[in-house]
Amino acid sequence: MSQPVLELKNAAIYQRESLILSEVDVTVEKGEFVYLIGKTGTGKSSFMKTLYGDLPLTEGEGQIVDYNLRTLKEKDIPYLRRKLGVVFQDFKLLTDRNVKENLLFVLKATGWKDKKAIDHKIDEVLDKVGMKTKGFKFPYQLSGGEQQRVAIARALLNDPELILADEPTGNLDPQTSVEVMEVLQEISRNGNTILMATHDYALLLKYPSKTLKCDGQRVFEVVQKTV
Ligand SMILES: Nc1ncnc2c1ncn2[C@@H]1O[C@H](COP(=O)(O)OP(=O)(O)OP(=O)(O)O)[C@@H](O)[C@H]1O
Repeated sequence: MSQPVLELKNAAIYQRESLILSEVDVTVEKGEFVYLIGKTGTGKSSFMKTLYGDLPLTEGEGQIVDYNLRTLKEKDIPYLRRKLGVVFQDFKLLTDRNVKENLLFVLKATGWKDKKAIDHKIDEVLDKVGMKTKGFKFPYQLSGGEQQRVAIARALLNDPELILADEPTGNLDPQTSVEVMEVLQEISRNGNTILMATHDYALLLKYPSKTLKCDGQRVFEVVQKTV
């Protein structure tokens, strides 16, 4: 039987004492591309934050890439995040260093030492997002779409078992959003598992896939119309 990379059972998502989502039952299997949609303020970001350990799971069950979210300790969080690739709306690149140095920073922080392996890995992930020739650029020299590609490359560095992308196209124009989405689709075709929060319905129509919706403090799977 396949082991899901993410499984929540009867989980509740809180922001401090405020209940945001309840009775959440969600399963993501290896290799799936899953959207998380919902109007602004319905809890998409809170849901994602719970998955990468930024908010505690205090009710229900939650299993993500071999970690139990209910028993997750502060010291486990960096290790959980190594198994996840997290991509944010605002890219979160370090502005004082170039693209390669941004990637190097993450590799060093996660224990990589071998110079040859490091160079090879950086080339590999930049190639995957079509940014191999731009390693020496600083973030401010890149367009929003290019910065997001670098952020995706960064998420790929430690071969994540699950990529969590929270509104990755939220700061991009429609054309650039499609370009970034093409990169995510390609990564998905190569076998990566991706959970992407978005409110961009145009992307959903263009790239249909399993879709979860946050609404009325619940999360449920929606069936996309085929016409
Ligand atoms: N740090 C916080 N402390 C308390 N409440 C918060 C915090 N962050 C968000 N909330 C509340 O949690 C609810 C869900 O917000 P969340 O950001 O998860 O929604 P969202 O669907 O991601 O919205 P958006 O699309 O605008 O990012 C909102 O009512 C919001 O006001």
